[in-house]
Amino acid sequence: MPAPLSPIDKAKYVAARRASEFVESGMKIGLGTGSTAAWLVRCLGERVAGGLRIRAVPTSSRTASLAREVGIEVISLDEAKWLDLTIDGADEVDGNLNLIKGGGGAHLQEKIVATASDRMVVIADAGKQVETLGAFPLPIEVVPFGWQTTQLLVEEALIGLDVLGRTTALRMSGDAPFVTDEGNHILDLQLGRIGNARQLSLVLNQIPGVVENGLFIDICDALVVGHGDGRVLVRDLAEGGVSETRYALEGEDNIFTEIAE
Ligand SMILES: O=C(CO)[C@H](O)[C@H](O)COP(=O)(O)O
Repeated sequence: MPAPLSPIDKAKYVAARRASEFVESGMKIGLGTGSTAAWLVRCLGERVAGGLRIRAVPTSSRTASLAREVGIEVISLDEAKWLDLTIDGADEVDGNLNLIKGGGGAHLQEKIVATASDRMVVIADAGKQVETLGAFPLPIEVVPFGWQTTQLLVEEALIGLDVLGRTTALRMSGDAPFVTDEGNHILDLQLGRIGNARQLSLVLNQIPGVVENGLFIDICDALVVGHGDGRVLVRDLAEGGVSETRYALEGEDNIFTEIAE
């Protein structure tokens, strides 16, 4: 029998399960990276086994492996060119559906894939919702060549901007610098609070050596928030309003079934 899911995993699972219902046969979709996105990939794998026909562009090597494992056809973005829908997790999401992403180090591919989609849907547990972005350290992907100079340039560029802090740390994986799928490093920027996310994103991306930052401004179209009790709230910017779905735990095996909409 599988181990019981923690409340946070239940929240991630139900958000992913609800968002998987947006996927229709014939679609080309983008698959995000992270633990919430992994639930989505598993949910879609179940639907593929039941006959759903989709082609998917993963946003990381991790997601690509999982997608293949569960039977989803994987294609490159160059092959797909444009996608119907991308579903991905987030580290923070504010009231305008602007995001901080990159906790998993995949925000470069995630941003390219989300931007090449008709719609981006974010799936998250309720703890990811914030009033103002910035408590989560902002990931900045930088090329390895001269990364310490890039780090100084980043810290200098923040002087005068509406942020609380400006210290950066090189992300590590054990004793070595973390390396992204594109062969780059990540600087995690401790800001505390971001006053003007659009301005900050533009400033950061102009610095030589910076490849991409984890701010997603005006990219997300809808937010699916899961709760540990099985409730899921969907907020769609195009439709306006919030709709609620509830999933109930069935028996001891932690399989959720939908009970109300
Ligand atoms: O941006 C990401 C990876 O680069 C993830 O979507 C983000 O870190 C959320 O991860 P999780 O679903 O595990 O909480």
